[in-house]
Amino acid sequence: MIHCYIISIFALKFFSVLKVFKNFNDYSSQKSLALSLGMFDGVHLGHKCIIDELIKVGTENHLETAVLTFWPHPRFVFNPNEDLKLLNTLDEKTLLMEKYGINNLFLKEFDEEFRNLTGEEFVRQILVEKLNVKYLIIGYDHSFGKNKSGNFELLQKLSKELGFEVEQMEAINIHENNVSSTKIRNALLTGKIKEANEMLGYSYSVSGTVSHGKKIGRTIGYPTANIETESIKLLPKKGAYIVEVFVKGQQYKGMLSVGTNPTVNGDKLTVEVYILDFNQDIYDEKITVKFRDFLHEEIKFEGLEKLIERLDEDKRLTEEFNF
Ligand SMILES: Cc1cc2nc3c(=O)[nH]c(=O)nc-3n(C[C@H](O)[C@H](O)[C@H](O)COP(=O)(O)O)c2cc1C
Ligand SMILES: Nc1ncnc2c1ncn2[C@@H]1O[C@H](COP(=O)(O)OP(=O)(O)O)[C@@H](O)[C@H]1O
Repeated sequence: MIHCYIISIFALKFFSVLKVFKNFNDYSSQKSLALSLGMFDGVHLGHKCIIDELIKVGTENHLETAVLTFWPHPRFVFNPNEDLKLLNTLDEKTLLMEKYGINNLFLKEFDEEFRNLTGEEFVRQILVEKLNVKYLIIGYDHSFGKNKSGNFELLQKLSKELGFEVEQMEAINIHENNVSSTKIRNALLTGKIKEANEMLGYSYSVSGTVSHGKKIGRTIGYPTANIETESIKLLPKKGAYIVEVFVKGQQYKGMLSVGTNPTVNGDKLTVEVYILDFNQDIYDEKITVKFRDFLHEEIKFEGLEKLIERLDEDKRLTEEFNF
């Protein structure tokens, strides 16, 4: 198994142009591929190790790099009613793949025909015949194909006959814990922002357009931009957070609330950010916030005065935060 070093020389980046394919038949290239497959939700440090290894073997063997992932998430196909939330929207995942230097991204729909392929059929018909894969890298626990019939052992067996190389990556550990998308989701759902960010290798973010709220914020000296996020995007646990805010190409300090605003008897879950040292109308603008630290749980204050006192304290802590 290949060991992964968190800080790789490939982290010092060059930018490549990422090509995105929803259909394998749209892909044609003279060059063979170094490819990895999986959900890559979050594109976290474990995923990053696989990507760095792909780029390394791609460069050594004159191969283009590729990630094959599924969109929408196969769990929506198996359990249509499941309320699964993801670490990345499709845009975010695509941007991370581009930033980390992947050349080709395959976004395969998990349709009837595809999900009936056995592991072996998938390797022969898709990876080898359609995509001309010469180097395959998979994660330490990856299995694929109907009934999860494809795994590292099968790949080793087929690699000799079909003429590709295969490698398995070791799990990456932080503080003796395997990094995984599930662990990052759980860290966010319990407000452990720093832990989540450490496993991601970047600060967790949400983006969306600014919508109209109840206009209470401005009356208490804290106007808050309400962010409409994509419904599949996982939101951290209810509460207040220190964030970085990106709006109209500028960066600001911010304090953000995820919650139902119980003090003003709100019912809808909202994501709202007060931007420090800022006074502009930004309705309908696209904004991004990066979570940096947890401030406090959501509280039902006894009136607006108590809420304002707490917001003053949150502001002081945000100003003092070492961004
Ligand atoms: C950092 C931060 C923390 C907040 N914490 C709480 C809270 O714990 N409880 C609460 O009822 N409202 C809290 N709020 C305030 C509500 O979000 C407030 O009702 C809202 O800003 C009014 O927004 P509106 O103008 O969109 O109606 C917080 C706001 C911010 C910016
Ligand atoms: N410092 C600021 N932080 C956030 N929004 C601000 C700020 N200054 C002005 N705004 C504007 O004020 C709006 C929020 O005011 P608010 O009274 O909370 O109304 P709403 O309930 O519609 O969010 C934002 O959408 C933005 O256009």
